[in-house]
Amino acid sequence: MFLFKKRIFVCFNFAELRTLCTSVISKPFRNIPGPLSLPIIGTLYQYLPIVGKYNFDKMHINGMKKYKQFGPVVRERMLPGVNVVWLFDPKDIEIMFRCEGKYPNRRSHLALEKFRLDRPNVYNTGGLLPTNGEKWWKLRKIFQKGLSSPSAIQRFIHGSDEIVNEFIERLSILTQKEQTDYLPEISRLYLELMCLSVFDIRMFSFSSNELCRSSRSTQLLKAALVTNDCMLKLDNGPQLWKYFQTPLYRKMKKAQIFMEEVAIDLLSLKMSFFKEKDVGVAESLLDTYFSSPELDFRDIIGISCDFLLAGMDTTSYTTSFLLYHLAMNQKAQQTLHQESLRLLPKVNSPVTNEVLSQAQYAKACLKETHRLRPISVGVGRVLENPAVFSGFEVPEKTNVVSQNQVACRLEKNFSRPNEFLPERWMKNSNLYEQAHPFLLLPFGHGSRSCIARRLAEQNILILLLKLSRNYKIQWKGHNLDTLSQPINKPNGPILLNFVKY
Ligand code: HEM
Repeated sequence: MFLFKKRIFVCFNFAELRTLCTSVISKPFRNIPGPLSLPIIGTLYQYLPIVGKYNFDKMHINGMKKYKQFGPVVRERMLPGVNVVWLFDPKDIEIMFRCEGKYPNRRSHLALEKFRLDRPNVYNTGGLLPTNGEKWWKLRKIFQKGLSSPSAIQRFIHGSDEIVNEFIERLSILTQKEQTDYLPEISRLYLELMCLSVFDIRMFSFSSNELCRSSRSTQLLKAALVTNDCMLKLDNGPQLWKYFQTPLYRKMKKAQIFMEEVAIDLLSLKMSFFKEKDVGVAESLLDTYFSSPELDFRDIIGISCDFLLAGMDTTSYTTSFLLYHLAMNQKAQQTLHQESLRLLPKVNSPVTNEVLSQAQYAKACLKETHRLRPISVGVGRVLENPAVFSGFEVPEKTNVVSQNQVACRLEKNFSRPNEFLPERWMKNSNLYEQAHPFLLLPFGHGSRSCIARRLAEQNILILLLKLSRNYKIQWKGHNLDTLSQPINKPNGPILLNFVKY
């Protein structure tokens, strides 16, 4: 036996041996189970209304069905030549991220990329969201300056605190109404917060002029919504827009042209101030970008549109779900209220960096919201090298998508998985559980993860602390679920009631 083993080992170097072991132990790609795919239409027929088993609007439910039927690794040939591998096991999700190279590839926003590349007079590239490879890194390394370190985003706390105060003042008007859908209100708040940190400009979207339907802020919020609504179907549908402008593509294009016009207006306004200012005194992100010699004005238009597209709905949906869960869980809300009272002793105490660093329960509430209602079902990567997931070989260039939202709802990964229990993230609680580090990844992972994670979390926490300090939050609607469009949005209005303490 020993001699036999020895003979095999001496024949191969380490790389050959690894290949040999992999091919002996692992099963081939074609054996990965998954939904039946037909010639020409792939699995698209399974997503048809009424007859189809799946629904493009319910990716988390599709995911759970696929996991239950096929297991932790599922292969789906959505269209001829477009294979997607869905991963449900955190160990596999870890492998996916650990084997990504210097320039992690993601297949997303394909139609948006075409729109931008067709307009070289406005955009230099497809932008940060869809671009891959070295071109992506060239943009990313400059754009993340001023966003990635904790100290860089602390400079926005004071301004954000003041805008949140304005929002809270507006609550006194809103709470007098019989019923208010708070989602559009929360979206306006995040539009303001984002414009302040990115452009250093106020949109005054709570002013009476801006609250009307035809105003710039209303139209801008609509443009982001329309683009996000169109994106999943454009990317995962039959992609006829590559050859001619389909009605859905034209809808997305119209929304993007509006967004682009607003971005150019804001940039031009900012440019005129920038010229007069001392170079080197960077205040907003744009100041940093304008002073970067590697960037062209068209690159800055691209990132401004990326921020306008990725920055508002993500934070407002997360906040809506967070308030919904707190309203439905009075015990958690009480614990949060006690923490906010301790950290903000007066009604109008400002949120500071010191306050944020101590807001442990608020952070646990946010984490728990990300676990139950992440902004995306999972994160996708195009494999740079072949990999083995749960014993199945997957070749390079395959589009692999993690299914964290589904994995986070499995009993084997979390106890009482469908309950909102912030204590599970608190080390001093007896409900604390040590989760696999690749289960909860609401912002993705690694160098391609969300560029604005810290800013987004900071803004949400400022709002959360101020609201829970001063108001009891009640829910007046029906039970909420997520709709994938392609980011997860609430499937109904955000019908809250705020009662002053
Ligand atoms: C709760 C809020 C948010 C969540 C949960 C979220 C989540 C994500 C996720 C999952 C990704 C993909 C990461 C990956 O592929 O590994 C991403 C990318 C991105 N996010 Fe966010 N995001 C949020 C807020 C924001 C905000 C406020 C902005 C802008 C101001 C923003 C801008 C971007 C951009 C530009 C990318 C693309 C990064 C790249 O490809 O290099 N996000 N975000």
